[in-house]
Amino acid sequence: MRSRIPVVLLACGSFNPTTNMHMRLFELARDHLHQTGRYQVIEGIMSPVNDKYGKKGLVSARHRVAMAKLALETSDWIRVDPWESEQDTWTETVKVLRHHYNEVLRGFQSKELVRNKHPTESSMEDSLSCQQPVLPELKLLCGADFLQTFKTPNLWKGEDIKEIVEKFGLVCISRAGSDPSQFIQESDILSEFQHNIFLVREWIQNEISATQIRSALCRGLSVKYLIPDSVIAYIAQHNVYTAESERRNEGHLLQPLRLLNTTINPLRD
Ligand SMILES: Nc1ncnc2c1ncn2[C@@H]1O[C@H](COP(=O)(O)OP(=O)(O)OP(=O)(O)O)[C@@H](O)[C@H]1O
Ligand SMILES: NC(=O)c1ccc[n+]([C@@H]2O[C@H](COP(=O)(O)O)[C@@H](O)[C@H]2O)c1
Ligand SMILES: [Zn+2]
Repeated sequence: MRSRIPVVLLACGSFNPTTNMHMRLFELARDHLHQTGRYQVIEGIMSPVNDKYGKKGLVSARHRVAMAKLALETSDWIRVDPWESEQDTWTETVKVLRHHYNEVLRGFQSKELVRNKHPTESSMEDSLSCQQPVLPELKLLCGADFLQTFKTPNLWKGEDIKEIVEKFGLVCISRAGSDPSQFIQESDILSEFQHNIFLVREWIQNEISATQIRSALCRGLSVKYLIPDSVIAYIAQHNVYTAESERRNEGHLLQPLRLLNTTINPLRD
């Protein structure tokens, strides 16, 4: 019997704040990959974007990481990783993937070292049957609206999209209003690597959006059962979302758009 490929799922986004749907993304993706019979999901990582991303209403990463930690307290396989948010600048998603893949490989190699030094019964069985340990993979997890942003002019570099789908792979969860399969067919790069793109249909529609959560909070409406109680308590205690926080970065260009604009025309901005 062939061993399953260990997979780590990485979701990049604002997580402003973490919603129940963000956590559902991971559960849906894991079920889907397990149902293929080829993969074993070993970990999920949520990576809140750097403050310098420049998105309207983006509150400090200190709060976003703290809220994600609280939200994920009930998960035994998903964790938040602050690396991306702790960098001095905004980091392209492909570089975040590279960083985490190096970490995954490091963990794998040190486990192999221990296995070779202290062989267990099962590792000896593996070597007798000539089964090589299977190298883990890292896949980018996103919603269909994230995938659609690939076609926004100047937002993504073609070479980054290619590396994401060629080297890593993508797990994309359906979202009302987006048709990811048609979108993939319309793109040369995405259709070339569609064997590495897993489309997951959510079996119960759940249209929670962080933007709507923030605007409900600002209007004093209840968001209970849409985001975890621990996150609601944190938001109240630190007064995270206010009319003022919603105006943050208003009228700013997203950092990826600024970077590409300067590459194209260094005299602009
Ligand atoms: N309801 C949903 N269905 C499918 N994917 C979702 C859903 N909500 C969020 N996602 C995905 O979660 C990831 C993180 O998204 P993000 O932080 O932008 O949250 P959001 O709820 O979309 O927030 P906002 O409303 O501010 O854009 C993205 O890949 C996004 O596509
Ligand atoms: N060129 C790029 O690598 C690129 C461009 C736009 C967004 N992104 C990422 O996609 C995510 C988008 O998050 P939001 O959906 O919250 O805007 C962020 O993690 C951001 O860093 C990456
Ligand atoms: Zn979004």
